[in-house]
Amino acid sequence: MLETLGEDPTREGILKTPQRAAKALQFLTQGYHQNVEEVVNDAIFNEEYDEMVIVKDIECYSLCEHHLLPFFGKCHVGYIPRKKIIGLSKIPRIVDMFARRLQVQERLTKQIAEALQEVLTPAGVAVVIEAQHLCMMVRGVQKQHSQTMTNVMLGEFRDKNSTRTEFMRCI
Ligand SMILES: Nc1nc2c(ncn2[C@@H]2O[C@H](COP(=O)(O)OP(=O)(O)OP(=O)(O)O)[C@@H](O)[C@H]2O)c(=O)[nH]1
Ligand SMILES: [Zn+2]
Repeated sequence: MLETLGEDPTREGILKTPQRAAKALQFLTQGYHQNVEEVVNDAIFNEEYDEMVIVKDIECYSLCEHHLLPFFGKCHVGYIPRKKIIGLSKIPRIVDMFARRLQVQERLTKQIAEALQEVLTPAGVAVVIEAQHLCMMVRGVQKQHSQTMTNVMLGEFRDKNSTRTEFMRCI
């Protein structure tokens, strides 16, 4: 890559850049080597709580699969337990697991929602992501202020307007 850009790969400052860049990319895509079961680590607890649980403003960094440029923003997650709750930290861990792969925002949103649906079988799951894409900011269309919002609503969040509205109001 450095040669193609017209750089001298033997120049002191960039001598170690291939290794650094490889390491950085491996970090940013480490989600490929994780799975939901290991991330959740059995932190599912029986509890008679059936109101909405929301973890919002989870910072989230991913890589767009078209340009390998970051997109980043906030992820908001809600669910309505059905006798089972999840360790709170596991929600951002699930977000990171899917974010640290080559993604499109729509699929990232869906994968997070479906993973929670599968491990918790809750009455509903809602995931909203608001993100800015560097491929739309530093190149291409060059729009610095546009935000992309995606949402996936499952169960009660999909079926009941009032549940969805309550979630949207809270986030
Ligand atoms: N739906 C969706 N599109 C994305 C996402 N990330 C990047 N893209 C878009 O993927 C598209 C790829 O379009 P192409 O025309 O093949 O690539 P390009 O010539 O680099 O496009 P421009 O960005 O318009 O310059 C672009 O419109 C990007 O904005 C994402 O998360 N979701
Ligand atoms: Zn892109």
